[in-house]
Amino acid sequence: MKKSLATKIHRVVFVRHGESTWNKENRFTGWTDVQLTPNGIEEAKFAGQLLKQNGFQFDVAFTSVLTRAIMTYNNIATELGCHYIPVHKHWRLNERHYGALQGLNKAETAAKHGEEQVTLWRRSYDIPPPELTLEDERHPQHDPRYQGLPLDVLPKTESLKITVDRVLPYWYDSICPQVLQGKNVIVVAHGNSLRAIVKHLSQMSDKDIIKYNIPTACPLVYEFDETLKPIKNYYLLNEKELKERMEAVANQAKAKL
Ligand SMILES: O=C(O)[C@@H](CO)OP(=O)(O)O
Repeated sequence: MKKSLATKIHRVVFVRHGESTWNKENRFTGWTDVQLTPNGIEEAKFAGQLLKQNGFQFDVAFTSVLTRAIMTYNNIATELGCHYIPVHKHWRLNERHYGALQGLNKAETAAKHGEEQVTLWRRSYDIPPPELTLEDERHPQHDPRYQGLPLDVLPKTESLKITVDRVLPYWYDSICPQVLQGKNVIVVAHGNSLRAIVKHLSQMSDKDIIKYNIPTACPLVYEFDETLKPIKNYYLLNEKELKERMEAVANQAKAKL
């Protein structure tokens, strides 16, 4: 039989949640379950409109178990009219756990410990921020949504490397099979859990990932061949705006004295 020249292209859309209350207050957030701001809700709606204008439709959605990602997806789904599709929520898509930094203001932390140290905590590949103790109320064992998980998978802190290690099993075991079945997939997650996936998919070096920032609520489209090899990726946003929004994320931890 003659092999068709037309290869099937799979697309997955990744979206970081819209602006959260702690993004606005410039605080390290991690697994803290904060809400979207009114601006964040508008950003999410706009992401949905962009997807609609560009002809995207979805068969299945994946989010973390954190409210800001779920609410971002809900607003996108409203714009697309796709609330009927299945939504899978999983802790493995959660934001990178920021350990004892969770709750602290990024600029104040930079003023106290130096920008260099904070950049290491925020963006180095394998240096985790200081750990939480088990007794600390910010430890995930005190949150009912993680009650079904053994203590040894619950993070006290995470580097991006540790985040890659916990996100990828979910990517391969739960998301990839849906993509390979030809489903149109949207994943709504977080700045660093998406950096983890992007680093892996785009084979970015440990050095290059340091400078890579993902802006809130900008749909990022990955195209794959039929073997799920990434072919190309692009944001549904013009270059200038994208650059400005990526730089704004990078600059969040400049010390303001
Ligand atoms: O605080 C966080 O959890 C993340 C995302 O908002 O911040 P950063 O960009 O500093 O890694």
